[in-house]
Amino acid sequence: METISSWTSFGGKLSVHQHDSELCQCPMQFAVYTPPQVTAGSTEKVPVIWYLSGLTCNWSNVMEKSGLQRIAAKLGVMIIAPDTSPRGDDVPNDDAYDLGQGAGFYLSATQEPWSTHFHMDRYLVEELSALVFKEFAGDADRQGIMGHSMGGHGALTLHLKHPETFRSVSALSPIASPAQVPWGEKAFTTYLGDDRSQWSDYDATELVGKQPSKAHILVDTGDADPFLEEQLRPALFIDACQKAGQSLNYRIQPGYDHSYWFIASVIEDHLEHHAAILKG
Ligand SMILES: N[C@@H](CCC(=O)N[C@@H](CS)C(=O)NCC(=O)O)C(=O)O
Repeated sequence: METISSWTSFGGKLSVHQHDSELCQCPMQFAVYTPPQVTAGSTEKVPVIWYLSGLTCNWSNVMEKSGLQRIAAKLGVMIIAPDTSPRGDDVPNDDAYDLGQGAGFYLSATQEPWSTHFHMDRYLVEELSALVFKEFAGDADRQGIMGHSMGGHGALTLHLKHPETFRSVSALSPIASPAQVPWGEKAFTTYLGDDRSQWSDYDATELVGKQPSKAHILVDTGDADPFLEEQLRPALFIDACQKAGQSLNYRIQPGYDHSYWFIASVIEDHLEHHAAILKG
């Protein structure tokens, strides 16, 4: 692992790293915010919150625009911000912003040419986790996961599939059911193929119906989000949670859109939601 940048922030450290990923078959970058509670020589480990970003993003969006360092420092939690896909000249791409690089959808592609590199779910859970817990003072027994839009959906699915690993979960403006909206239908057809039976393992609304978790899920979405009706469709997830008995607090926030101005406005509630569970 190579450290590309490191800055002191709110008494802690924001650092950016690169490593060669076996699963994604390319160099991958990620950022870590280490809170000030981790001091040199200390053996104390802190809870970890994974933040999965949305379409077109990399580690930088949340670290530069959400203001989460101040809150993570106050709560004493570590934040890991991975990239949203494999990247590089050797990695397949598409001219559209919602496919290819920057649009990995936190799944393992089965279709050529994507299947060589696009394994973001396994990359996070197997490869990046192992690296992060070897190199940083995060506590592997106290992990939460959250994200925005495509990443909010990714957080929901990874929590539902690994509830013992990601004990707390929340989402900002998540896609509720990719299998039923244009962003997801395009990505799933491309990465997983035409057979829709192969999609259900990657759809949060279908997953929660089959395997609800014991966690309390927090979700915030703005009612002025331009993607609300066509791409996010909160009601699909809310209904599925109700039917499955999944504990959920889904807040529709008046006046907010899909941007980081919204995320910055509610992220404190989200980090506090995770910290209360992970530090409880
Ligand atoms: N308007 C964007 C759509 C993509 C988008 O809104 N991306 C969201 C995540 S789904 C985002 O966070 N963008 C980066 C940012 O606002 O910093 C485009 O056409 O490129």
